[in-house]
Amino acid sequence: MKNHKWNRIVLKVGSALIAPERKGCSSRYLLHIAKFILQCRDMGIEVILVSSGSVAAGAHFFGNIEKPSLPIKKAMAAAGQNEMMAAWDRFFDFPSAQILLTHGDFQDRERYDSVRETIFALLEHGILPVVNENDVVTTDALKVGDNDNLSAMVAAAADADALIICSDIDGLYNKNPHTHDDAVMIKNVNTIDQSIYDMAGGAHSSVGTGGMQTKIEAAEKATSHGLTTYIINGFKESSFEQLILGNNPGTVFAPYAKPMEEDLHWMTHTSRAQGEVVIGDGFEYPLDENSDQLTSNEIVEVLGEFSAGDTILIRSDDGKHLAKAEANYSSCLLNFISDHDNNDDDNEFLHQTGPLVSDKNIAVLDQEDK
Ligand SMILES: Nc1ncnc2c1ncn2[C@@H]1O[C@H](COP(=O)(O)OP(=O)(O)O)[C@@H](O)[C@H]1O
Ligand SMILES: N[C@@H](CCC(=O)OP(=O)(O)O)C(=O)O
Repeated sequence: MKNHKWNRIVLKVGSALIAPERKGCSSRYLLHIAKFILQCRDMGIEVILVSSGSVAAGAHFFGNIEKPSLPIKKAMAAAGQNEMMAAWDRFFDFPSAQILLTHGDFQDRERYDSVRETIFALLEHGILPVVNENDVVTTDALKVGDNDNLSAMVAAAADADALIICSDIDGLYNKNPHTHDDAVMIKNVNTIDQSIYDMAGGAHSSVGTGGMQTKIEAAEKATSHGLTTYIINGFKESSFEQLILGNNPGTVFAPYAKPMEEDLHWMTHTSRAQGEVVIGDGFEYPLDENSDQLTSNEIVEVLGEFSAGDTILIRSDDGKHLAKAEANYSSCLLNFISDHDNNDDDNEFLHQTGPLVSDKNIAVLDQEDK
C-alpha cells in the first residue's frame, strides 16, 4: 500500500456493516470491504479478517426479538455465523477459514501458540483467516466480550503491522457525535491516556458492542505492541480508497516508539488476573526493581482462588493497582501463611518461602485507583 510499509494487517468489521438492519447479511457494504481485501492481497499484504455480525445476521431466524435471552442470543450467533461466512465467501476467489476463539484461548499459553501457528499456516497457503468470538461456548468469565479487543489480541498474536477497525462512524470524536452536535473529530492520537478514554461513549446502534471505549482499549493493546491502529468509517468506500493511497481516512493511533516485550505485553493486555494479593503500605516501590523482595511478610489479604503459575493482580491496601504477575504460590498456601504469621513455626516457614512473584514475570501497571 502506497506509503504504508505493511506486510500483514488485521481488518475488524463491525456488526452494522454485516447485517445493517438485522434482516440477515447484506452485501451493501461487504462489497467494497472485500475489494479492499483483494487489493491488499494483490499488493502482497497478508490480511486477517475479524468479522462481527453473527448475532445480527442470525437475529431474523428468531423473529428479531428486541431483548433476546442469553441462550437465544447464542443460538442467533450459531445460525448467523454460517450466514456471515457464506456472505464473505461470495466475494472471494480464494479460500477462507473460520477461527472461533474465546478469552481462554489467549490466556493459556499453549492454546495461544496453537492459534498463532494455525494463523501463520493459513496465511502461508493464501487462505484468509476469518475470526470471531466463539459466542456459543463463552461464559462471562471466559469471553473477550467485544471484537475490538479480540481483534487487537489477534493482531498482537499474529505479529501484524496495522489494525484497521471499520465502524459505523468516521473515527474518534472528542465526545459522542450521536449525542453532541458540537463533537469534533480527532485525526491523530499519539498517546492514549485517560483524557482519550474520557471522550468515549457507548454503542449507538442496536447491533454494536462496546462503542468507542472498546475501540480505544483495542488501540492501546495494539499500539503498545507496535501496531499502527485506525478507526475508519466502513460504510464509505472512500475510506478504503484513501487507505490504499496511503492516507488516513479516520483516526490514526501512533504505535509506541518502543513496543513492549512480548511476555510483558501478554501479561499486561491479554492475561486476566485469577485473584488478588493486597500488600501493606510499608512496601517500598517501585515493584519492578524490588519484586524479589515482595514476600509473604507484605501480605494483607489474599482474594480469589489461584494456583502457582496463574496471573494475579498485586494491589496496595489503599486500592492502587500496582502490578500483574505470575504467582509463585497458590492462594491456598498464601492464605495459610498470612493467617498464621504469629506462630514461631510458621514464622520459620515464612522465612523459608521465596518471593511471591519474580521480576521476570511481572508487569508494573500505571498506578491509578480503579
Ligand atoms: N467519542 C466518540 N467518537 C465516536 N463515536 C463514539 C464516541 N463515543 C461513542 N461513540 C459511539 O460508538 C459507536 C461505534 O461503536 P459500535 O456501535 O460498537 O460499533 P461497531 O459495531 O463498529 O463496533 C458510534 O456509532 C458512536 O455512537
Ligand atoms: N461476536 C459478536 C460480535 C460482538 C461485537 O463486538 O460486535 P461489534 O461491536 O459490532 O464489533 C457477533 O458476531 O455478533
